[in-house]
Amino acid sequence: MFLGEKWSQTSTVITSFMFIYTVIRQFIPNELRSYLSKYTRKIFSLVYPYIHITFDEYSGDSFNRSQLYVAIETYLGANSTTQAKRLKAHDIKSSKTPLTLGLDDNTEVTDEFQGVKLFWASRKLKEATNTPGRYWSYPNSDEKRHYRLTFHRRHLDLITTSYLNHVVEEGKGIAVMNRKRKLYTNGAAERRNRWVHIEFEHPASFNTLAMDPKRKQEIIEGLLKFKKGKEYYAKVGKAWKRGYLLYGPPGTGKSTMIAAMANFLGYDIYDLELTSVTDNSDLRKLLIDISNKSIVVIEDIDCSLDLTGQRKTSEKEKDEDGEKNKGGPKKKAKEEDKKSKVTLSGLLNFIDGIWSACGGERLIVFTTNYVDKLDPALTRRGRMDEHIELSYCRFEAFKVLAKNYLDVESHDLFSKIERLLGETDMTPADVAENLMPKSDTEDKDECLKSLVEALESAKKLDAVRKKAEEEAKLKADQEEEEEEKLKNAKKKNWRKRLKGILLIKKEVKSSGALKKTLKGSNGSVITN
Ligand SMILES: Nc1ncnc2c1ncn2[C@@H]1O[C@H](COP(=O)(O)OP(=O)(O)OP(=O)(O)O)[C@@H](O)[C@H]1O
Ligand SMILES: [Mg+2]
Repeated sequence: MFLGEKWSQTSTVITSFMFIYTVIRQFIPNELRSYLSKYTRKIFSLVYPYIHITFDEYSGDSFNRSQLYVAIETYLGANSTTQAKRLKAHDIKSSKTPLTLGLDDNTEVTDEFQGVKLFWASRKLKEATNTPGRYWSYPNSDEKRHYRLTFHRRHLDLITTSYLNHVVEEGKGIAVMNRKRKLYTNGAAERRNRWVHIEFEHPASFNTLAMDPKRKQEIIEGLLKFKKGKEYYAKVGKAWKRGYLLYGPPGTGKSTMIAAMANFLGYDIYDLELTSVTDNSDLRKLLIDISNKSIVVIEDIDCSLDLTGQRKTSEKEKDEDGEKNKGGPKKKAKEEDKKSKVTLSGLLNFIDGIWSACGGERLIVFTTNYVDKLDPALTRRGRMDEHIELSYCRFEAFKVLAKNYLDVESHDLFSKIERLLGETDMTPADVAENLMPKSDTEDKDECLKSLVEALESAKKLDAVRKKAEEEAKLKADQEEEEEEKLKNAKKKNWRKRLKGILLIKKEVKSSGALKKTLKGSNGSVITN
């Protein structure tokens, strides 16, 4: 017999008892009444040692469903659907799955927490009439729903301090994982809604990410630890956030990894375009509007700031400016004004200033192709806690791609591919492109063969490039040597000529002296 039925029998007995007690109470003298009520309560708690807690769908006059109720609904929907006899399907707009299952009305399920058994019941009550004069009403306001939790009174402390917390946290966590995630980007500074968003639907996951499996596992474990680290961060007195620096050549999977992180953690992505941020204060305002459980991304950070903290102007921008500034000095000043004035210190404050601690559970990810160009202040631990290098495709990463793209785990060509991948640098993006069948008729063998061909031609190209580089270097060395020789020869020549001039000078001098001596010999002898 289910607990609900047992209770209904027990409550019938108790109700009868209470009725009889109310009737005979009138004939009992006042002095005896207090004793009697004390013992009645004791007897009642012995017969019925359970406590109920009720959680209403709408509390007070609020139009919104109670967050507590929604969290319980999600928790029970995820944990009890196997034991419930009646379920209800919801079409939740913000959920990424087309339908979500939950308990149907007037259904009972059990749960267990730290060895304690608990009883949940979903109840729907019909109200007789709507409140007269009310021109508004809740959706289906004649129906009131609530969840009722029943447990033994000796577990009251455990339930109120730990279990309900556990239910709410888990319910919220499940809702976050199930919701449709958003990809935000910052619009023009003058707009009221600084962040504009679309639905984030990237299929990347850590399973499909091609990289060294050991490193991948470390990253996954780090993310899990971060996600569960609320208490830990509070204990050590650090804001609950973590910085990641992803670096490597183009096409090695930096953006793909960000998408995989977001999917793994169930976070939203805020793609911060620094060139649209006017100044440091604008940057701070954007920061305040970022929600928790999110990844803030700044791609190609080396192209956004230079080492002195001033905005960097790319050659292209310079050219464009050249064109624009033809309009005269006024226009030039206007263009200057429009430029972002975010400084390096503004960005550092964005990452770990006081304001950055508002909110929690946030990752900040920078990507760059040139890690050496970055200011060490930006990349030091504490700001960028983890540095992840994404590099050219090696055999371990190739195996992941082969499994994803062709569903192949071993093949005769694998050993050849392993050797070739060790001899030439090819990005995972290029390997993936070669592995992808180009038509319905192209099979796995052909795709692998086309990869081998691509690797071989890349290897040849590498050899040609290497040879050309060596030749260019040799030529440069030779030219340098020639130049040195020429310089030395010129020096020698100059020295020779100088010597000649000095000799001539000397001779001229001595011939002048002789002339004077000869002149003097005609009359008196004159010596210099
Ligand atoms: N490590 C990888 N694992 C799986 N796929 C990858 C990987 N690297 C690249 N790819 C594939 O190549 C494409 C380009 O990769 P991605 O955009 O992540 O490169 P990136 O490192 O961000 O390049 P850039 O520096 O130019 O921004 C992706 O769409 C993905 O399909
Ligand atoms: Mg990228």
